[in-house]
Amino acid sequence: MPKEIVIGTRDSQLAMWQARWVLNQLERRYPGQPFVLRGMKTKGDHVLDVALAKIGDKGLFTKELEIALDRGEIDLAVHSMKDLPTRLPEGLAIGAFCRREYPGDVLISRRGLTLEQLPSGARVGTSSLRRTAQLLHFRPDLHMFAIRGNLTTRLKKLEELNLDALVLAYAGVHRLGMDHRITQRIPLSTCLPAVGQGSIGIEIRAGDEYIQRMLAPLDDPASRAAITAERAMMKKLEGGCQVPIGALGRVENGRLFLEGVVASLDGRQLIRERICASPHRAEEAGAMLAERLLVLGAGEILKTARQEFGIHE
Ligand SMILES: NCc1[nH]cc(CCC(=O)O)c1CC(=O)O
Repeated sequence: MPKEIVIGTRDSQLAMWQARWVLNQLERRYPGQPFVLRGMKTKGDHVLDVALAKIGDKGLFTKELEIALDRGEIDLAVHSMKDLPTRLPEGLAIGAFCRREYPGDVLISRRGLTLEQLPSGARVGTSSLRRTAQLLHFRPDLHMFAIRGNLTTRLKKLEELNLDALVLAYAGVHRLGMDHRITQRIPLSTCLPAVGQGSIGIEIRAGDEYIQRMLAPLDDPASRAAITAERAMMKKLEGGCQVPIGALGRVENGRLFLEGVVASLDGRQLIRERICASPHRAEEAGAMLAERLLVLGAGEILKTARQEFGIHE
């Protein structure tokens, strides 16, 4: 009998759903090969009372899994692609960029109102600086509240904190079967998603050709090109989950279109640019877009944002 392959992930609701999805995809394709799931806690799961941006640690949701991967305790680590830092530890690699869901954010409002319809001064909950900055740019009157926790916790906070609305990634809400709670898909022209949002990333040991070959059918080349470009942009801007940066790549008619945004936390300054390239030049496209954003003043905006959050890298 072949050796059991161990799939590691965080033990959150969403991470377990994603890992089970990967497990099902693999079991379907490789009958006779045993797979097991292993849920693990990460630092990001322990520190629940601090805004993510303030913890300011790259790999918050990934480090424990990466150590287990490196030690051979697990054979693949299933992540939300957007939680995966742009620089991976030595010896690890992305084995598959799974086909992306709709990448954008959604509004879940208590009274069924869209972003445009929310009353002046409405209270909106999100944990992300990227969403805060872009939404304030669109609606400077909104009051943004930092909330964290899994989907169930956040939905509870919508009531408990008397908020008017929450902003969440469509992909997470959809995977957990909560589509009926969605009031509106926030237009991508208003709010660009986080780098990698909507895609499941599978991390492996670099050079583990057996696992790499096994994952090949789960890799989606269009998602890979789009997200590779987004990650290259982020890397050049030296962002993490703690900075107000958004990006979205898309492959259409054989061309890669990449958009990026950098905004100040209060939404007053916002720089948004786009670039078009060959999907085979995804990394160059990302780096080039970052250069353009920097020329337009992104460096200053990011420097200020980092200072406001007291992040020392
Ligand atoms: N920030 C945590 C996180 N990481 C990935 C998702 C959603 C799933 C995805 O983007 O693939 C979420 C929840 C959210 O931002 O609403």
